[in-house]
Amino acid sequence: MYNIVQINDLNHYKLIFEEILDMTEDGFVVTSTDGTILEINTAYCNFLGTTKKKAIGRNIGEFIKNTKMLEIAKTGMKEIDTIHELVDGQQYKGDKFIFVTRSPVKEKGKVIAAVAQVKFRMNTLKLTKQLLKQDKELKYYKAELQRLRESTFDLNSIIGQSKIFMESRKLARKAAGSDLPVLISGETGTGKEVFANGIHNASYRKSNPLISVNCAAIPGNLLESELFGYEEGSFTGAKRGGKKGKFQLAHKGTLFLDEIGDMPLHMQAKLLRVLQENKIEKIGGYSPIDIDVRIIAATNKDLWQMVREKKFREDLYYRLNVINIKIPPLRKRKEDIMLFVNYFLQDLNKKYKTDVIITQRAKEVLANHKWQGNIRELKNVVESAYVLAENNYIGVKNLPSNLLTCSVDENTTVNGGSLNRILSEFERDIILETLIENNYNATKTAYDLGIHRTTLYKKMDRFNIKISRIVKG
Ligand SMILES: Nc1ncnc2c1ncn2[C@@H]1O[C@H](COP(=O)(O)OP(=O)(O)OP(=O)(O)O)[C@@H](O)[C@H]1O
Repeated sequence: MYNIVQINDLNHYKLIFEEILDMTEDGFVVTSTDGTILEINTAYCNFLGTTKKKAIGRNIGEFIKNTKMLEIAKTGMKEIDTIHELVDGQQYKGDKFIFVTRSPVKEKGKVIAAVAQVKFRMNTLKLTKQLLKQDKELKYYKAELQRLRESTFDLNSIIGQSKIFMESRKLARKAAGSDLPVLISGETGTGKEVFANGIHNASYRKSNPLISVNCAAIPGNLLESELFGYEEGSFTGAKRGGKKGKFQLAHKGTLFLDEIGDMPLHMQAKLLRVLQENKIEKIGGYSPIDIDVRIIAATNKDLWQMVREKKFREDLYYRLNVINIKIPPLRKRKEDIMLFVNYFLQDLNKKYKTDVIITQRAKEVLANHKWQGNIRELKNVVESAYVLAENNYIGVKNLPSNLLTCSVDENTTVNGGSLNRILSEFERDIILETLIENNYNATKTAYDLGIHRTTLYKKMDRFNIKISRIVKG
């Protein structure tokens, strides 16, 4: 009861009211119907270069020459977020415009006062800038999330049915079930990073970060700060507030050290110490920081050979090489080539809502290529052929010329198949490609193929080649 009596006290109401008005950065003013300032908050006083004491009791017109408060009191109409331009000689703190919401206060339908809320342009601008910055950050994180989602492979969806590849995947599954260091070796573009992703995503650490560091891409002198971070002021050019290293960022998760063979020897020694002690020391830091990180390293070099040549520390080699997963090159898993071609093509068709298919002859060429750049090279070839495809077909002529000059392995056929079927598919492809080469001129195509035009039409019919742009002449 005592509290209610207190709050009912008008003076207490005023104090509470004043406190509320001073909580915001916006200006608030209350005037009587003739414009006398009854109440004003500190933010508005600051803006007008006055104090509450000086302002209360004076007319609002003395501060804002073209004030509209009297109009509000007269019309009894509310105005929301209108732009008010201050008259010349009345620019406060560089603000020529303010955003104002004005409202009459009524008792039994009669206006007894007017209130206004003023948003200062500078504050609004500051807020807008802040929002824009946040929006930019949000967009960045969205794009990053998208990138991560795209690069998120789980072990089951990693493509490959060849025996040799399935062995690697089986081992990766086992690795995911343990917390031991993994060394993934394989030629460039074989999918080492994809495997690292898969192992992390199948491990108990999957809800924590997987952080990648490409040891070859970071200059040796920067690798230490990249991996371990630094404290503020530890060297010229160090960022304010210091920087977290990748080890710290990967805490409770996985650190993927790509191209580990390119790590300079002095950094190898530091890495070894961290792996032994599970602690890092930031550059310029005083106390070690505990870290809990699972290491997956990858290399396309022969690390053991590097150990023999004293280019890689033997002790670090053993430390990293607890589980060794070798990813076979694509030329040793030819059965998988077509799986990849179909997978990448399907992906493009889905993305661009198309129905591009690949001719049998083009498939043959792809199946027999040596693929030194492995899956990365194959993906690029399919993408460029897709762009060059004509009439929804990828033919041999849409493939890069270096593929055509490579030797063809005579023993390879695509997915097996009877001689008749293979010959038919060849015939169909040759007809299709000659048509494309001759810009769909049927007479010229028939001539080039040494057949009559009617035979060409019959064959097109038989092979279900439908071309809308066929030219008869
Ligand atoms: N099983 C797979 N399924 C789908 N795409 C794959 C697969 N394996 C690899 N790729 C794709 O092939 C490309 C190369 O893969 P990745 O970067 O993992 O190879 P890498 O062996 O780590 O290469 P590098 O040694 O050059 O770093 C990537 O675009 C990746 O998405």
